[in-house]
Amino acid sequence: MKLKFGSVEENVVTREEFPLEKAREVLKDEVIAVLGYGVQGPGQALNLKDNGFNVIVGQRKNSKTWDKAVADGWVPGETLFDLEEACERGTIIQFLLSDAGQIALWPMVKKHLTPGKALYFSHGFGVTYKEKTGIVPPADVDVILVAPKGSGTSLRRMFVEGRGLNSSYAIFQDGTGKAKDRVVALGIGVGSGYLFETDFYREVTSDLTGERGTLMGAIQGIFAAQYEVLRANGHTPSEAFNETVEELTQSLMPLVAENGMDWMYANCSTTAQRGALDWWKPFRDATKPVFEQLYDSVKTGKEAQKSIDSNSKEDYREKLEVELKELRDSEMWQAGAVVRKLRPENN
Ligand SMILES: NC(=O)c1ccc[n+]([C@@H]2O[C@H](COP(=O)([O-])OP(=O)(O)OC[C@H]3O[C@@H](n4cnc5c(N)ncnc54)[C@H](O)[C@@H]3O)[C@@H](O)[C@H]2O)c1
Ligand SMILES: CC(C)(O)[C@@H](O)C(=O)O
Ligand SMILES: [Mg+2]
Ligand SMILES: [Mg+2]
Repeated sequence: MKLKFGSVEENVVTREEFPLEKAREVLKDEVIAVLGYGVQGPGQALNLKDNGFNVIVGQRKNSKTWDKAVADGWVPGETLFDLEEACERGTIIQFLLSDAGQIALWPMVKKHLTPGKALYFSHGFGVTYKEKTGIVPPADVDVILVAPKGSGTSLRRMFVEGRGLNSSYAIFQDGTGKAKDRVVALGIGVGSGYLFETDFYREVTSDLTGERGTLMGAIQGIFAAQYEVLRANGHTPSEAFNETVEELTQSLMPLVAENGMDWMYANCSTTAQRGALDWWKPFRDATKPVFEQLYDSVKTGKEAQKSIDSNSKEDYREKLEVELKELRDSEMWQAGAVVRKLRPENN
């Protein structure tokens, strides 16, 4: 259906128009092969299975994630295979290896993309940056995308709670004439609530910006800046953490999620509202040039290149872990670990 977002009309697919029964009918003869069992792999594969689809998992043997797949109930030789055998068996191949891993495995996957199959992504990355990835699918397969707008962990948790995470969807290539039905059915099958229409380029550029920006990069940056100023002015770690992070996640963000920013503001004191209304624009103006720099770095492909270069290295996991540990060991997040234990519900 068409829905207005402000004054702009967009296409959105709802579960009412495309119920699960219809999705099952569309995909009844398909074997959905989910390649990769990192973060999205488990969320999408388990939701598809619980929704009654015919799904198998492909994962490197002798890896931690192979063992995780077994622990999650996938049976070697029946529903769990090495990557190549899963590609052979699948009629829909869900390419959920890391974006860098997809480059390495592409020649093998391509070999098994026989006419009529579908190649499914959860990111516009591989196809959009084809000069860097070499991912150019054959013309007689469908090339489709369902990108859950959130972590695979949340996708699974919300599904189990009977909720749904919204996703965007796109068709890059309709090789069979069935791409639209296939992509929407898969979107419903993996547990999406609503499906927002996009294209591969817009998905990858907005997604790379969002995660580097307010969703992950900017938020940590702004937390660190405020925490450091409070500490430099003699506030204790717990006080600085509470005023920077804990109150935001526990009290105020749920109000924003429920009913918007003005609603959250309206539930704070007039003193707080006065200050927040005065200060949000200087913060916007100070950070906007950084966001412009970021978008430019996405648009020119620099961000994609950096991610390919670092995540294609043999030891990329170890290196990421070192950087995550640095965050975890910082005073702010050490204070956070203690504060989390003091949440009344954790006692
Ligand atoms: N993480 C998320 O929640 C999330 C959200 C939306 C979209 N996406 C997209 O979904 C896709 C999968 O992301 P992810 O975060 O689940 O991936 P991930 O980083 O967790 O990796 C998935 C799997 O890829 C395998 N892998 C990596 N390199 C490999 C190689 N060279 N050979 C064989 N296997 C290899 C790993 O073993 C792992 O099981 C990506 O396109 C990503 O952008 C992810
Ligand atoms: C979960 C995110 C940040 O939305 C996703 O885009 C990712 O790359 O993991
Ligand atoms: Mg992303
Ligand atoms: Mg994202």
